[in-house]
Amino acid sequence: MTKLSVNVNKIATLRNARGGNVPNLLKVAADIERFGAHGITIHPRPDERHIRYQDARDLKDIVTTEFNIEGNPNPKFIDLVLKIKPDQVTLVPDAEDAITSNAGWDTLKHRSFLKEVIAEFKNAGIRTSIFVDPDPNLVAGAKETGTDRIELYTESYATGYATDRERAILPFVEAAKKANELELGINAGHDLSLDNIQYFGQNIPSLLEVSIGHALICESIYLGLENVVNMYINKLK
Ligand SMILES: CC(=O)[C@@H](O)[C@H](O)COP(=O)(O)O
Ligand SMILES: NCC(=O)COP(=O)(O)O
Repeated sequence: MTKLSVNVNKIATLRNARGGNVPNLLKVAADIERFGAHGITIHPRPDERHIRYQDARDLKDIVTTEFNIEGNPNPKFIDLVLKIKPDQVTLVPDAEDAITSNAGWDTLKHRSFLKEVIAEFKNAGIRTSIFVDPDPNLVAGAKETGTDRIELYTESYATGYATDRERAILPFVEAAKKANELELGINAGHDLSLDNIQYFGQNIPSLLEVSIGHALICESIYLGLENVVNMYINKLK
């Protein structure tokens, strides 16, 4: 079975909007685990616009399932991850000013850098994953870095799903084939949702884990909205 790791960045976004501690990120993460998720993912960004570095440290004591920290391995991020020692670190080449992650690694161009960083994390006993576009050459490049897994960047699949899902999945099937051949574990994430997740899983049977945040939190708001509106109306009777 594919594991579901819930990305809680959006909970931190909501909390930070008011400057207080509502919603309580640590409680939400613990509840998500209690509801059955197999892991918690965070992606602390350098400007700490959602997850703060302190959140990452605090979550280490709360998360009892799999803790996955994503980010661009700059010195501050490497230091944080080595101190926390999560179960998994996912390396993402995101620019500081990017609204969200928008590309995978060029694993050929950055091979020696990635090799060095991967070795550092693996020596510390942390499983590693590299965020890549669904391209067999880049998957082969990832293998050369010594990483345990890749995370397939699924934005193009999510976008293409609505118009032509057979076409949208094709590069992912090819990339997964290459990863299987090379005995690289496969994770996936970005813009996966209740609409598109099942078809993805059916076509990538060796998928070990998905990390989902944005859609899952939006869907939770929608699916809870009717209930909460009625709870307020009842309180006002
Ligand atoms: C690595 C990745 O795919 C991202 O989806 C990410 O973790 C989400 O980051 P934001 O919540 O900052 O958009
Ligand atoms: N690695 C992807 C992730 O953690 C969540 O991405 P998204 O569901 O917020 O797009």
